[in-house]
Amino acid sequence: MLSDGTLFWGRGLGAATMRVGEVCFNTSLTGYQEIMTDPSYAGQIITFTFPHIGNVGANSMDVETTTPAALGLVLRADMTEPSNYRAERHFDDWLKSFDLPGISGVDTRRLTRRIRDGGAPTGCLAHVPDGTFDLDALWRKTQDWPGLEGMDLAIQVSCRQTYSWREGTWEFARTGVDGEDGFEAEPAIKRHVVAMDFGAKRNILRNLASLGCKVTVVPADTKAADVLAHEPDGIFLANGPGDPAATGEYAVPEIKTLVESGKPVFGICLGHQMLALSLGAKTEKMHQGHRGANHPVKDLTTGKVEITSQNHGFMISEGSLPEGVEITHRSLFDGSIEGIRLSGRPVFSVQYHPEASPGPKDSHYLFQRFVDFIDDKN
Ligand SMILES: NC(=O)CC[C@H](N)C(=O)O
Repeated sequence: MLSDGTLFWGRGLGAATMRVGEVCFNTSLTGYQEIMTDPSYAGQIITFTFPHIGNVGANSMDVETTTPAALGLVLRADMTEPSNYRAERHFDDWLKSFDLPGISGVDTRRLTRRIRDGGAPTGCLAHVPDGTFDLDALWRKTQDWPGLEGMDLAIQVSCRQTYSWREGTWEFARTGVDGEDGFEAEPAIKRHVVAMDFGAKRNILRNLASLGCKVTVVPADTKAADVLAHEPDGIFLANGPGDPAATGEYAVPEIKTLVESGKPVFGICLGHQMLALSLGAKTEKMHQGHRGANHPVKDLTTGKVEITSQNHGFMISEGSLPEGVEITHRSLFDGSIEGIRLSGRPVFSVQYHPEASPGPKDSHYLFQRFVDFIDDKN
């Protein structure tokens, strides 16, 4: 049930429960498990435009966090039995184990067009096995949900305690060797990065680790002084859910101090938006957002186009960046700002996801750029 009263009937799957949140769509063809476990989806029900979801089952490796923050999912086709050598369980069981409801048999093209034309609506996803729906009650729930604007969700998905991350990236060639799972176990340490966890995807931490960084992950509300007390060589600002302006209230002043410390700073997605806020820019809610694994972005500094993985519903407002901040990347879909850099300083960020998971690896060079900034410095 959408907030305007539109109903989409289908067959319930996953947990028999109900969730209210923003209904968005993701156009990725692969990687549904990584998408469902990306903490940036807190508060959202995900419509998959790709019709066959669940067909490769679920495993214990393709997860971006331990407990998914997404609210549920909307699918076109009914789930089939898993068919993949890496499948450890049925995706439906996996959804049930996290109390996540879903619906299949939905005309996802119609729903996607509705989101594209009208913006991402509030929706209520109800899986009621005996089919007795109180439609008025569902509709009222959509009216009572306040919307993502002004919502700070990062604090809910952030780690509660500081921890150290050492696992590197996954490679097929490493699987099955002496029972190995394919992850680079403990890459050599050459640098120390402190990552502010607003809802970090694990593959970001893995990419940093594989480039020789010991990563100390700290909670979202960590003070700048406490970040600096770890004596980092570089500071990373993670992705995360919710409205950057709301999250920024406590984190932005700290990020400002971190930028002033002169250390290299790299931000991804929510981290990018909050870096911009700390530099004096503004952010705003997008009409439908960018979610998928085929978004073309132009690197304005090289002229190169990269195909990127994206998941965001807010963006930096055009014209709000102060003097001294360069726009380095733009979306070739809508021209929106996709990357910034503080002129002449090792401080930069991107709106998209260079760690992919899922998606193309065109943008992995950004992790190398961060490490190069760190090495020049030291
Ligand atoms: N992936 C992210 O970090 C998302 C950032 C922010 N929550 C947005 O929707 O724009």
